[in-house]
Amino acid sequence: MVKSLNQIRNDFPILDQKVNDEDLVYLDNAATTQKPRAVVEALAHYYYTDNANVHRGVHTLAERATADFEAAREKVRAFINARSTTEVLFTRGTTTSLNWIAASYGEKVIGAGDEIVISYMEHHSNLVPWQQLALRKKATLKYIKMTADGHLDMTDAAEQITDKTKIVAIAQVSNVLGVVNPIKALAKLAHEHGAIMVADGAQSLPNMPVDVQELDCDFLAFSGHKMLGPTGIGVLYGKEAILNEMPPIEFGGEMIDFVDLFQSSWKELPWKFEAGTPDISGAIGLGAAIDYLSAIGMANVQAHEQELVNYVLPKLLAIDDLTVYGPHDPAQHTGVIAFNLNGLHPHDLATGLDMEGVAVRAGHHCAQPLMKYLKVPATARASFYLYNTKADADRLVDAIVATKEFFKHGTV
Ligand SMILES: Cc1ncc(COP(=O)(O)O)c(CN[C@@H]2CONC2=O)c1O
Repeated sequence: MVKSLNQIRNDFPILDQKVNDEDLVYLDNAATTQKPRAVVEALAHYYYTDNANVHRGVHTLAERATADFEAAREKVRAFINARSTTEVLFTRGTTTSLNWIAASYGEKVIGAGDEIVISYMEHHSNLVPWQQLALRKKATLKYIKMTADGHLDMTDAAEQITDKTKIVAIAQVSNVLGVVNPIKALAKLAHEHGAIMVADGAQSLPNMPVDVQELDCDFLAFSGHKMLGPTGIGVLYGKEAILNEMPPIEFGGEMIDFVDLFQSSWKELPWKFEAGTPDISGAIGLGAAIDYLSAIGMANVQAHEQELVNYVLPKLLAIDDLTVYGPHDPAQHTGVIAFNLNGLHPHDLATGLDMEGVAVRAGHHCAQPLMKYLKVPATARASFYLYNTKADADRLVDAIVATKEFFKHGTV
């Protein structure tokens, strides 16, 4: 039995508060999502009942903590349909996951003249690691263009990806344009040229079903905090055959098999890449978040967000002087919507919305090259999630109109 929207909202007590004397409308989910009681309770239960270090202890609490930690890894495996838990590495989040690929696979494989292909819409975490790797290795960094309505230009992709390409790294969903990129087609194109496909799943995992075997991506990176989980925990999925050929990135406890004075051997996957005491509670919290999302069903989460986008996008487009970035067809837009009110800095717009109790993001969204590509310094951005309602969407539209009037006439 899928929960009703009211039942879901009751699971997020943080939403039941006033901001500037107005009921809070939280629409900054692309920055981070709120946490249901079940996730907070899982964290509390671990610390109140099972807290111990994992893997090496033989006492009961250590065994329980290890079982909880590895059960969370199995939940992640099932959630993304990875073949084995050996393909699921816990990291600090998407940024760390992508840096690990560059630091290990990239350092080993990339040489002078090789190509790394990304896109203009990438988040800095899926741009700067590749940029710095290319600089270090005297490799070539190439950018796939977008079409006029903000989609990835697949004709340009076919031109940019060549037999010199070794890595293709693309966001599955843009955290600004709200478009879904064709990772499966990009992976096919990459593999045809002997390259690997890295999918940045930070904005897709929270909002839609993701099946790594169906996508056939070689790596997938995502963050727990964007999908009801705690901050500080994320995942790097990698095909086992590729991970087995990759050197560890960090060295120390947990990841070793034998340590001699002048050489050491490594643990098998996934622990080879997990040096030191892991974020045990974070992993358990992520497992609880996956339980919560799976009980609702990711297809239902996606459908709910699409219903909100179908409702709000036409209303936003109807506001004079409001520019919406990305596709104007609601069917082509996910729940993250960037916009600007002509003549008003996005920070002033977001401050005005906050005065109305509506929380959105304003800035470059860690996508400065995309802002340049769009010829704007920054944007405001609303991002919906499973606990948002059409009433929230109406509050956003009304707050934009009120803010527009305020800055035009000085009164609301
Ligand atoms: C597409 C995308 N890639 C990578 C990241 C980096 O994730 P971590 O910060 O968890 O490592 C984010 C984070 N989204 C940012 C966070 O704040 N606002 C955003 O849009 C993202 O949206």
